[in-house]
Amino acid sequence: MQLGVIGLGRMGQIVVERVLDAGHDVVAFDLDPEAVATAADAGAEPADSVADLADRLGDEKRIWLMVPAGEAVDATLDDLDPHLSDDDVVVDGGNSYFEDSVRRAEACSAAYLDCGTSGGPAGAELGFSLMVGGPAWAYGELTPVFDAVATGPDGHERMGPAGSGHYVKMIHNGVEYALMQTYGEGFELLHEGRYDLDLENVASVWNNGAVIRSWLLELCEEAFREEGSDLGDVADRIEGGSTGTWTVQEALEQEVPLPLIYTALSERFGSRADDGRFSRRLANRLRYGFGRHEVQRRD
Ligand SMILES: NC(=O)C1=CN([C@@H]2O[C@H](COP(=O)(O)OP(=O)(O)OC[C@H]3O[C@@H](n4cnc5c(N)ncnc54)[C@H](O)[C@@H]3O)[C@@H](O)[C@H]2O)C=CC1
Ligand SMILES: O=C(CO)[C@H](O)[C@H](O)COP(=O)(O)O
Repeated sequence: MQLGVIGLGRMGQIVVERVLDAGHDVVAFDLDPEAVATAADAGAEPADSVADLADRLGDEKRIWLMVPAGEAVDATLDDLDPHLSDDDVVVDGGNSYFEDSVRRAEACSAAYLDCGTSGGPAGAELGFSLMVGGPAWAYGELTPVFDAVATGPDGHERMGPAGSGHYVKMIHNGVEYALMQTYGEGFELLHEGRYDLDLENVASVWNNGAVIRSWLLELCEEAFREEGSDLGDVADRIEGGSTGTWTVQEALEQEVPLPLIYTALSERFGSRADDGRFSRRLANRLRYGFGRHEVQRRD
């Protein structure tokens, strides 16, 4: 099979390499010529524009988008659409909002698959977990590519119609936020608590047979090994947040309670206050107001 890949960053290069390793051909494009050169070094045929990539693919085009969610996906689809017909298949493997994917599937001249991708850069060796939405025939057509990009045939599934792949990935990320939050809370108590603990050792022993072992916990162990038990100069600030926000918005719309995921998202927003949390500063001052407790002042 021949696959066009557009977007050759951390994730797109892995798609290129795994598809090449499985014996398929790849045509690759990115706005960044250096990224195209890297893909070409791995064995892909370089393209210098979306139109050039489409020309090089010939009939029955199979194209994987791995660009940032949002405008980059729409811009790429605008450029691609004149070159597409209904026997072509486009996969969006990024973290797109599921309602955008439903809209794009309706507008696209090709069959459109929304594919939630989990596993991060570690997927280069392990392969990814892929959650795919869209027409069954298109999923069937792309199965050799999904087999290559995923951990194997068990690493991908068709979730349902358009939007369902990105819907499942959105909620996966909400779970990811909450898991990070709960590991964070446990390790914070261990760090602040009554014993002087080596947190790498704690994470290591938990990862060996404990109920709460997981890949995220292995990444906690790695973080303590590389940064120290006090996390050294790692800042108290968490970026990202789009998929978690969408998860909470969807929960509100469906009236499903998600207190843990909401709290984790809220902690992220709270971490970004440059000048300390206003609500905490006000609580500090109010304790003086009602109880004449000493106000803690900034240095
Ligand atoms: N990094 C991660 O762990 C994961 C990322 N994702 C999703 O995969 C997608 C890609 O993520 P990364 O590879 O991490 O991002 P990245 O920032 O490493 O790479 C994005 C690439 O897209 C290129 N690009 C941007 N706009 C373009 C356009 N209009 N046409 C062609 N190329 C364009 C950039 O030059 C860059 O090379 C995002 O939607 C992200 O949310 C999904 C799962 C995990
Ligand atoms: O999808 C992912 C992992 O599963 C990406 O790493 C994503 O960027 C994580 O979300 P956020 O940036 O909001 O932390």
